[in-house]
Amino acid sequence: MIEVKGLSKRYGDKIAVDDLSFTVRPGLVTGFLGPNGAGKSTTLRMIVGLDQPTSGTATVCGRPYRELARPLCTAGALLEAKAVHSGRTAREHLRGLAASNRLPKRRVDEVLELVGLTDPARRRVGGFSLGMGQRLGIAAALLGDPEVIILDEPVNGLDPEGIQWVREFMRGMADDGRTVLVSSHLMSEMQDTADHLIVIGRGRLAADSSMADFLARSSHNGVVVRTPHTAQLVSVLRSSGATVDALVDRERERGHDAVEEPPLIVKGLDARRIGELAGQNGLWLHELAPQRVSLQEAFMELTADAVEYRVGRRGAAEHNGVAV
Ligand SMILES: Nc1ncnc2c1ncn2[C@@H]1O[C@H](COP(=O)(O)OP(=O)(O)OP(=O)(O)O)[C@@H](O)[C@H]1O
Repeated sequence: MIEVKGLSKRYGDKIAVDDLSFTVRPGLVTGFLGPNGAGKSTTLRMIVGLDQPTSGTATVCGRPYRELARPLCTAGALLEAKAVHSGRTAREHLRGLAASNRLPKRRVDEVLELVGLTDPARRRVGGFSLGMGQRLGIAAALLGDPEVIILDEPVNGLDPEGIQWVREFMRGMADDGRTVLVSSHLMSEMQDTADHLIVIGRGRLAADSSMADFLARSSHNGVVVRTPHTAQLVSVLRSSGATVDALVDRERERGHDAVEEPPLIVKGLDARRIGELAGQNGLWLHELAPQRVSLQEAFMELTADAVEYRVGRRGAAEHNGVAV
């Protein structure tokens, strides 16, 4: 369990993290999302004691990270690609870490096997690919068999096989009852991996909810309906509280200017209720299709005003002063 309470970090005039509070629970993969410069890395660094908060607290399993008796045995973190002595082998690197944390040598071979680096363990780290380097970073995070795992952009630069491996690794750790907190820019990746989301914008909390609730709240959700009785159905749906609009763009994309049965986008009623209302009123439906919003769309909607810099109309980067 990770608990963050009223956490803030100021660099001079710049507030990187602003009164952030959230809890990361065991047994789930929690995605930590935010636009560039939102304060994700700063927050993660404060959680693992690499940065001192200006105010507020961050605890791991009930204690500040720096006060943990054996930190590596409580929380393992993969933050930015770690500086590893490139002349050392993977095994030497991990043995050094294990020795300085009073962990048994055999644990090094266990974690090398866990991350699939048993074969290249005797090769110098300097010759490792990006993916092997990430696996080595994860192996280091796992040395103390920690309850809490924190990964900052773990799939950055990985190929599809590497991404799949990290995804399965996180799922396995969460299924094992561990606490997994992972930051990522890759929305499609997060949509497939995270159970819960913490979203920040300009250092502040923008959302803390399950993935399902986060997606369900998006205004992009709706049901596409086509009927030969457009006017009657629109009237029935509107009098039941729905908002109904014509999906004109879809038809224009298909090169149709005017259509007999314009597709409608209905919001405020689910597909089941729309079908029932149509049936009760003797109206035929030729299409009834719930739209599945993507995490990318829901995220963009939530953080549209929270990006630090956006490209202005003339192409120049301009500061966006609007907070979430
Ligand atoms: N050491 C520092 N000194 C001054 N400003 C800093 C420092 N570290 C971070 N910042 C600023 O704090 C803000 C938050 O940065 P941070 O790296 O935590 O964001 P992030 O969400 O991890 O961004 P990204 O996704 O781009 O990595 C940014 O405006 C950044 O420029």
